[in-house]
Amino acid sequence: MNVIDVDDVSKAYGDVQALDGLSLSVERGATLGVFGTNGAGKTTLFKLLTGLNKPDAGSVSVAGADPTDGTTVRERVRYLPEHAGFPPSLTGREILRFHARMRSVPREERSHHVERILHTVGLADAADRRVGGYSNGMNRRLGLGTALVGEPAVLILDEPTAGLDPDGIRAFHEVVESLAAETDVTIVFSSHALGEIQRLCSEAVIIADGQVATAGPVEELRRAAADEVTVSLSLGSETAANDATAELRDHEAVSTVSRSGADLRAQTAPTEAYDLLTAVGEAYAIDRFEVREPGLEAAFHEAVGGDSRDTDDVPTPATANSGGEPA
Ligand SMILES: Nc1ncnc2c1ncn2[C@@H]1O[C@H](COP(=O)(O)OP(=O)(O)OP(=O)(O)O)[C@@H](O)[C@H]1O
Repeated sequence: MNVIDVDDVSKAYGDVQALDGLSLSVERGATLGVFGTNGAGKTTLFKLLTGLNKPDAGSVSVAGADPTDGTTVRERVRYLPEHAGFPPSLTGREILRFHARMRSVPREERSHHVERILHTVGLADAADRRVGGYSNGMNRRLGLGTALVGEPAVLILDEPTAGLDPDGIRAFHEVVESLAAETDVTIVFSSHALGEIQRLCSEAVIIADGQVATAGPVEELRRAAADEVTVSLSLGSETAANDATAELRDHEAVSTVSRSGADLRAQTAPTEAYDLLTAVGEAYAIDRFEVREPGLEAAFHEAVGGDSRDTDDVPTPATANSGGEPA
């Protein structure tokens, strides 16, 4: 059953067409990753899903109704904006209790409800500390905790890990993973990190220019783009890398190649990767190499027509299936 249906939605701000005929549906319990370049329209989409804005055209249905229709739907849909602030002198528990009261959680259930959320977001040990002393990551998890009060049907998280350090990101990921595994809440999660979407999400949508460039189960998107692997090589010098790049550009098994200093990357069929390494190794000294499976990065380039042949600015995929020093 779909919990979110967005049908041919458009939204403009003056001359800027932020969304341009975007359609999307999300099944109940899914974790949807929303990826897009800056200005692609993600926040605009989130505002429509949470009823903060109305589309100029098209329709939006969340949890069975138009999100701008009254508070009942909005109660079931929670939005965690990129920055949420809390009064620094209150404790995490006090803030969650306040939200539980505002959300009409029955008095006799409040303590238990708050306790459960504190555990879910990993703040049980810090529950009675003032939030003024919380780290950035703890604050973000408290924000997620407030969004969980009253057991919403849909959670909308706008770049929830932006600006967090690696420990903060890991702790946040663990919370999202446990929510996805243990509850039937539907999570919509935007991120600029494809690796993060790949790790956490069952579904992904790539938005470009206010439209869906591609969408589907993460595994399917990966498989669809999986006809190639990326061979990364570090050669002894920039000159060697330059020469090798020129040769690889003419190699019929290589579809794209890019270079940055003494490092180069080539895209090729999985069956060709090691022959290619051998060929380069016969002509040049290889310091390091790695063969990476395609991730969402490949799906992204395919969807938005990115060509990495002449650029050095390619995001790094999350998975690597082999690598090391050549023998
Ligand atoms: N209130 C506004 N007034 C005018 N233009 C706006 C407004 N809000 C967004 N836009 C424009 O609409 C387009 C889509 O913006 P939106 O914030 O939805 O993108 P985004 O994908 O969330 O971007 P980012 O990743 O940078 O946050 C952009 O061109 C943006 O400049």
